[in-house]
Formats: sequence, structure tokens, C-alpha cells
Amino acid sequence: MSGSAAGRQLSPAEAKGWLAGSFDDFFGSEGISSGVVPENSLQGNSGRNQRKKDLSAAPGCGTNRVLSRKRAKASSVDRPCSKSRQNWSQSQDEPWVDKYKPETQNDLAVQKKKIEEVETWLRMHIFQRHPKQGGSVLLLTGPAGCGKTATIQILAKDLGVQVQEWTNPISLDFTKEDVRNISGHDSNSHAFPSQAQTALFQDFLLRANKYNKLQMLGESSQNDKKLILIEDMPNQFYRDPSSLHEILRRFVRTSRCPLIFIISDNFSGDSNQRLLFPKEVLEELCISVISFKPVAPTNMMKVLNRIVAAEANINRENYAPDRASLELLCKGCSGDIRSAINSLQFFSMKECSLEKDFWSRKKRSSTLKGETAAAVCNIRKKSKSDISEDQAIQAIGGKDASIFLFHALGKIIYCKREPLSESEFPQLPSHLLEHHRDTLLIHPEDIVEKSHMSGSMFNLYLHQNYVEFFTDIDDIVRASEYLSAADVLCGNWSSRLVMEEYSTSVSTRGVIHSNKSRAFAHCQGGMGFRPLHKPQWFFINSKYQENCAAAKSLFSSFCLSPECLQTELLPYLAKLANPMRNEAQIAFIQDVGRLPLKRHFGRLKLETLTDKDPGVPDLLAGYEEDPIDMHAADVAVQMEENRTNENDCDGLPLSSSQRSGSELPCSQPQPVAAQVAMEEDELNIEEYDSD
Ligand SMILES: Nc1ncnc2c1ncn2[C@@H]1O[C@H](COP(=O)(O)OP(=O)(O)OP(=O)(O)O)[C@@H](O)[C@H]1O
Repeated sequence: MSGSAAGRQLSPAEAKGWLAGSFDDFFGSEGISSGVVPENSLQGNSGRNQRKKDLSAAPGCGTNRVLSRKRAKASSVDRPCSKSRQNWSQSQDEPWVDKYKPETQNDLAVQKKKIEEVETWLRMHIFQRHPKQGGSVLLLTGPAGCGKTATIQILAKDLGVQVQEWTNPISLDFTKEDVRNISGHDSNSHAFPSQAQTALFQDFLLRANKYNKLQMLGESSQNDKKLILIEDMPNQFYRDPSSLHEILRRFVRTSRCPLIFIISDNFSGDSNQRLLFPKEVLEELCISVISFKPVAPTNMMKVLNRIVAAEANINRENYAPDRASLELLCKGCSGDIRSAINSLQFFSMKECSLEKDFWSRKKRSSTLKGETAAAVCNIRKKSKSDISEDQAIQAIGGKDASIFLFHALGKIIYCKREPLSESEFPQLPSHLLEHHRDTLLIHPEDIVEKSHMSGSMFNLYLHQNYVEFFTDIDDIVRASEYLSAADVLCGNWSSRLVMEEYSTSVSTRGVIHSNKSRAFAHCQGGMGFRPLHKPQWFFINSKYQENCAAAKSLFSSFCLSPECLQTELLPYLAKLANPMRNEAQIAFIQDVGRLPLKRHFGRLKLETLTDKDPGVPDLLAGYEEDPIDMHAADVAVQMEENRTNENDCDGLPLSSSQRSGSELPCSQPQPVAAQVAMEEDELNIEEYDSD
């Protein structure tokens, strides 16, 4: 958020206007208990989560998300203060995300295909369900604010299905009595809140499955079909995902209605989805997964235009942003419709000084550049290439945009360009003409930053994947030189943190510039989709660490560093054949001390990078900031522990190379193969004494 926003003091009236509605559960005199309210969770909370995120994406309100999530909300029919709520709803301070919430499928800004997918799933698992079929589970994923919950609510309404939603209890100050009531047995032992939370959740599922939702005033009781919705995941499951899996196994066996989880994407690498729903569990319990995409700019524009038009009718004093401004707004919210609507409301407030700041800045820059009537298209054009425009987007409530590694790499490798007109064309001297390129539509440094990945790790991915997208060997040579330079920049650990930014700049821009087949906008098509892969470096590095640890332990008597052992001593020992060495040592020498020219090394099997893969292997997850600096000892310790458990041989922990023949990995020379290799190379056996 810009400085002006941060620095601005809200007047008490403003603050009240924004906050009162959302926090009246806390401020109001309704006396909602802060204690545990398990009954709330069990009564079914259909429709109440509409308001729970209303301010979560508003500028400066990021931290309210937890609060708003925890807030127990109710529709106007299930709250004693429905009248005052209604009055308040009609006031102009009502959050527009609620005021203009979608009522029908056509109103939804979600991709039609996704709505159909969810609808088909619901029909199949609710109406065409086999009587003996157990419970079915659906997992909805996608970025925050892309309309997952809204879609479920509208479809449930259209299909006449009740939604029973779990909400985490506000407080976990359980008494022993509570726990006894929930778990059904007397417990003298100390009950931890986490256990109680799991028990509560389990109990909720059981009851939701067994009993119908309480019928509220004005609700029809025609249909007893229902679904259970979990968006507020109990924290305990993040600490112990197996407890969730156990509950789900039981649910799938015994339940009669579908269970839907909504989990928003997370870009930081420790994906909640992978943690809570690993592949094996998805397969075992036949959990369907439907992934939503960010709301498309065209859909977003439609919604914003509709709101602006409706607001203009109601309140003519409201500032109505023009088309160019709405486009900027759409761009800045990264496909999050909640954030876009909140920003629109925020900046349409007349008294909002931030908005004035922004519009005056925009006006000034327009005047300076003589942009008047053509402002819209110029802004669009400028926004593609001018970094200050990005800052402007941030100024109108832009979200902190993140992109998955897969897309970030794609943006660099496919590097979209825009043709330049004659007048804009920078006149390069004739000897530099070969470096002429159309304007890039991306900022490589921004993309690396948004991928939330360290520079050296990003370089690894680029290095692994760029070749497939080149057509000329000379271009590859040039690109590889840039990558080498980038590597050198990152080489010194003491300056790496600072230099990483320069390093990624060199590598990404180097690769982009070197690829002449993508130098101009008109020659960018025709490449089609090519899969991206994870760096082989991960495997090779772990193999290297393993070998270092093994060299150190097997040849400790030489008191040499692992590098020296592997590059100097072992190649020498490989030329000798000392019958006094043990089998493990001989196998290791064969493995790392020789580079037989006659042997053909196959290519390692590459692992495909999927679109939401955080890109950091589990082993490196803790070192993501600086994987290359990952200390060998840590890996060695880990591997040594494994090895000592697996095969203790004369008290020496052995690497994979040193296990008995049948256990050697296929990349290693097997004893028989080693024998053949020795014969082929006609090695002379000499006496050698290391002492
Ligand atoms: N046309 C629209 N389509 C979808 N949502 C809309 C639309 N207009 C307004 N909204 C509001 O935008 C919000 C979308 O949030 P929703 O909870 O559906 O997103 P989500 O994908 O479930 O995100 P999260 O993971 O953060 O819960 C809702 O409050 C909804 O009422």
C-alpha cells in the first residue's frame, strides 16, 4: 500500500462506517458469548459466510481475515437483531461484495466450465447417488476470492440443497464437562484444546450427516438433500493431517451426504492442499478435485461495470471511475473479485484522500503526456511497459500478486513482446542491429519476485528448461554464457543475498534476449505447449552430498577433505587394485574414482513440474532461501542416520554405493559390471599399501 494510504488517519466516523457493520458481533450489545459454541457449528450456517470475508481483502485489512473468519455470522432470519441489520444493510456503508453478491449462475464471474463441473459433481453425488454408496468428498481449490464459495452457494440454492457449514469455534476454553459431552466418555486426564477441536469437528460431521439442519423462519422444508461445507479448516489438522485422514476414512464409509472442502491456493511453497490432501489420500478416498482459476479480467470488468452503473443510479455523489481506471483496478487485484469490489468501493468514497491522490497523479501524468481523449488506450499500452504504472495499480488497492513457479517460468521462456512503431523504434547503430528486439511485455525481475522463490533456485529452473525453447545452437551458447555469469554472481556466499537480484536479472534477461526465435512479436507463435521439468541438480546434489559423506567415512585414515578424496586420491586408487581393501571401499572407488569412457550414461529421468508445484523439494524446503548453501553436513547427517539404521557394516555407515550388490542403485556400477569394466580396461593389479 502506498505511503499516502499508510499515513492517512481515518476520521472516527469513517472508521465506524467501515468497521461497525463487520464487527458489530463484537461491538454490539447482542451479547454473543465468546465461549465455545459447538451448537452453532451444528445448526448449519447456510448463507452466513457471505459476509465473513467482506473486508478481508480491503486495502489495509489483510490481517482482519482471521477475525472475519472467526466471526459467527447469521443471515437476517437467524439473528435477533435482524431489523437493525436490515436497516444497516440498506445504508450506503454496506460492503458492496454483499450488496452485489451474485444471485444466479449468470451473475457469477466464475468460468462457466467450472460452474458446470461443480454442478455435475453435485448432481451425481446428491441426486444420482446409489443408496449403498458411502459419502463422497470434493475438494475445491483456487486462488482466494475467485468465487469458489459463491459458486457452491448459488448451485446449492438452484438445486434446492441445504448447506451445513462448519465454523471453527471462537474459543477453546473447554471445561471438562464440555469434553465429556462431546466425546461421550469420562476423562480424568487433561484434555488439550486441539483434541477437543478434532472431537468437535468429528461430532459435527456425525450430526450433520444424521440430522437435518434446523429449519429457520422463512426457509422451506421441502428438500432434505444437503451437503456439508468445510472452509474453515480446524487448525489441528495442519499440525496432524493424519487425524483428518482418519476422520475422512470413517466419513466415506458411513456417510450419506457429500462433503466439500474449500482450500485456497497458497504460494509460499508449504501448500496446504498437499499437506492436508496428499496424493495417496486423494486416491484412496476417491476425492474429486476441481481447481478454479483467477477471475478473468473480462468477467471482472462486467461485474465492476454493473456495480458502477447501479451505484451511479443510487448515489450520484459517488465518484464513478472511468473505464481505464476500472481496467487498472482489475489488473491490480490478481483475479480476486472480492478484492476488486472492495477496492472499487473504497476508492469510490468521495472523502477518500488516497483516491484523490491517485486520480490527481493519474491526471497529472495524463496532462504531461498530452493524453486526453486517448487516455484509455494509452494507459493500457503504457501499463504494459512502464513500471510506474504497476505502482499506480498498487495505489488503488492492488493485491500483493503472486504467481506459481510454473507460470513464472512460462512467462520468461515464452516472453511475450509487442511491436514498436517506427517513431518509437530506438535507432541502434548498424553494428548493434542484430540486438534489436520488440518491446518485452513483462518485467522479468517482477516475475521472479512474484514467484516467491530465491534467485538461485529460479536460475536452476531456468537452466533446466530453457534449451527446449531455442531453435538455434548459437543462441543456446549465448544464453548459457549469461547463465554462467549469473551463476558467478551468486557464487560468493557472503554477497549472495545482495547479488541474487542481479543474478536473476542477468539470467532471465540473458535467456530472453538470446532467443532470436522469439525476438519479435510476429514470430512468437507456433511453439505449442512444452512440459517444464524440475532441475536435475536436486538429484545430483543429493548424490554428491551422499558421496562426500561416504568418502569421508570410508577413507577417514587419509585425513583428506571429501573433494580431495574424490578428485585426487580415489581416481589414483582406482588405477591400483589393492586386495586389502574391503568390498565397500572397492565398490566406492569403482563408483566415483573412474570415468570409463566406454560406458554410456543414460539421461536421468526428468520429473515434470506441475502448475501448482511449489518447486522446492521437501528435503530443501527448509533451505529455500538459499538451497545452494544448504550445508552438506545436514544432508550427510540425515543420510548417515538412514544408513546406520539400514546397513551397519563393521561399524561404518555405508553409502548406497557400498551396499551389497543387490542393493546398489542402478546408477552405480554393480560388482559384476565393475568386474567386466576392470577386465575391459585391462587394469594391472599392483601392490599398494596405504600406511
Ligand atoms: N459476480 C460475482 N461472482 C462471484 N463473486 C462475487 C460476484 N460479485 C460479488 N461477489 C462476491 O465476491 C466474494 C467472492 O468470494 P468467495 O468466498 O466466493 O471466494 P473464494 O474463492 O471462496 O475465496 P476464499 O478462498 O477466500 O474463500 C463473495 O463475497 C461474493 O459475494
